[in-house]
Amino acid sequence: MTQETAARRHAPGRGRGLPARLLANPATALSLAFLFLVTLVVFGGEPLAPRDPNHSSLHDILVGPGGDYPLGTDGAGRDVLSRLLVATRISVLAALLALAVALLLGVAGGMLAGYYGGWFDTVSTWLTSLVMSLPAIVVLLAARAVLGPSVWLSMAIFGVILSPVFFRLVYSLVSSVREELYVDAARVSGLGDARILGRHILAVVRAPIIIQAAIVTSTAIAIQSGLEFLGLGDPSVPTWGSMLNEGFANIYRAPMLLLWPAVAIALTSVALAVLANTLRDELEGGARPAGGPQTAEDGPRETAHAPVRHRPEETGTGRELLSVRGLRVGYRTPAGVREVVHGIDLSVDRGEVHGLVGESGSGKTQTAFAVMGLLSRGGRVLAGSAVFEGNDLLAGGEADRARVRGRGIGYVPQEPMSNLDPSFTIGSQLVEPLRVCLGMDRRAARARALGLLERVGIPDPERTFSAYPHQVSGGMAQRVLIAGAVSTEPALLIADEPTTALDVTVQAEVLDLLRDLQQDLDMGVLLVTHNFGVVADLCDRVSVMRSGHIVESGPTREIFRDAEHPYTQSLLDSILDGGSARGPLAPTDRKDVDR
Ligand SMILES: Nc1ncnc2c1ncn2[C@@H]1O[C@H](COP(=O)(O)OP(=O)(O)OP(=O)(O)O)[C@@H](O)[C@H]1O
Repeated sequence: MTQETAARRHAPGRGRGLPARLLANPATALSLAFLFLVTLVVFGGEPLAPRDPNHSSLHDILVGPGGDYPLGTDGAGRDVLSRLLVATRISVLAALLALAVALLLGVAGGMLAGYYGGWFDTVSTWLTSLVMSLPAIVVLLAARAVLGPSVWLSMAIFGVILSPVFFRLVYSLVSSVREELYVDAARVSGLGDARILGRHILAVVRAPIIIQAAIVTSTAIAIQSGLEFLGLGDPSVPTWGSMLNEGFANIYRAPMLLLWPAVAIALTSVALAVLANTLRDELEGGARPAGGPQTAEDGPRETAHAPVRHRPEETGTGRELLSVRGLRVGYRTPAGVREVVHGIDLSVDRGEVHGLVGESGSGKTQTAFAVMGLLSRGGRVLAGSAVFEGNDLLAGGEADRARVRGRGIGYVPQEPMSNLDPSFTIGSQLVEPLRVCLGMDRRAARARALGLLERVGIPDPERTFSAYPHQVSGGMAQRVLIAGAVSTEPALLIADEPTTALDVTVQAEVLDLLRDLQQDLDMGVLLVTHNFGVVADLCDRVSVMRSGHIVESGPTREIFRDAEHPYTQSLLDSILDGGSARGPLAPTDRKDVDR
């Protein structure tokens, strides 16, 4: 079975609504059917009870199932079926009461504290910590001693004890969403807080709340049954727990008494757990926005036509360094494997800059990460090879790739600031790889790091060496990362949008630096970018990527002169329409730029 077939098989119900997708899973369908039955009993079961659940008949004590009593009678001569029907109603409604209290306090508190912050945040976080520090069982026992054995009261109190579960969940989600630009945009557009909370924020927290609700309900059922089983409930109110208690008292004489409530509790808890699990997969992992990236089973959106190749016989400088063939990358999702790179070919030669250009989401970064063995969790190479200096990096193990990273292949990331550890000085972050990769002693590594800082145009290398990342500008941080990437003189440098996070003047400086270093060290460079202007500035060859495919590749000049694929033409049009290209750079004082 091919991986794609496997992906299809594991993708039931793709493209259908949530209810259809839930029903497509047999375990979830069974759970839903059982919960539906429980709901029917909760809301319509009591009138069906053949007798009064509390009516005792001294003549019919511990009668076995059958005849007048389909499920038999208990030790007090009460009809077990009638008690089970009423107990189902009471146990489930009491658990739902706990859920309602927990939701009300937790969700409302979490939303308000997360959204408004300030004193509300301080007070509610303090209260939540207080409630969490209380041992639930001790509180419930104390409440029973003071307030009496009411299942409703104990479940309402248990709801308060459970509310921090929702509070923490909602609080952390809302705190992270509050700063999002679209929330600011909603504020700016004049929407009131209530509307923003209801429309933008609730939408984010809805799915986790639904999932948590199923888990909390089953916890409430378990705790309530435990308390009643211990005889702490009201003996006049039939519940699953009190029936368990009764069954346990007669376990040798009528073992079936224990079976009915035990089955009811177990099946309801399992059904809720299965439902929560599937809901989590569907709501948190499986949702795919319309027009979002395709999945393996969707088939490539960009038709699998052979890419337009300009002068395929010409291989850059003729000294092939990296050769990627048929690379396919996919991410595991609950709905199957989602393929994001669909079998691409690419090569980089020693001494050339090869641009990998395309719009956001086209698969450029995943291609680069796959070569370096840095795919995120859930991502894997589905097929293909990446031969670097004669070794297939994808065929070898992680240890082989780790050996090549840093030594044979250097990497310059997109976000300079987030790629430097704020806890260490820049110097120590440069020295460490030199000592580990090249086995240098501390003095030699320090001297080399200082030399590299000077080489990449840092005005005061000593000062920058002892500075922490937050003490330098974005442009300087990127120079530092470039210095680190070339410090081991790698044969191949992979630069992923190295100038995106920088302002325009610094961008030009960094690109010039990359070109200089590439020529000095005779490196091959794979430059990932969405900007054809950068390609024009720097690249010898270019591959144009769209929706996980390479649609056109060839020497940069040729592509600029004679692009054939409509997508390449549209990318070119977008830069050529934008105005004239910049003139040659005037020699600038780098100190001014970076300061
Ligand atoms: N961790 C992940 N899990 C699932 N899908 C992912 C993950 N990371 C990336 N993808 C998907 O892979 C596809 C290609 O992403 P990639 O990062 O390679 O795009 P890109 O061309 O580099 O664009 P950008 O410049 O915006 O990063 C996207 O559709 C993205 O949603």
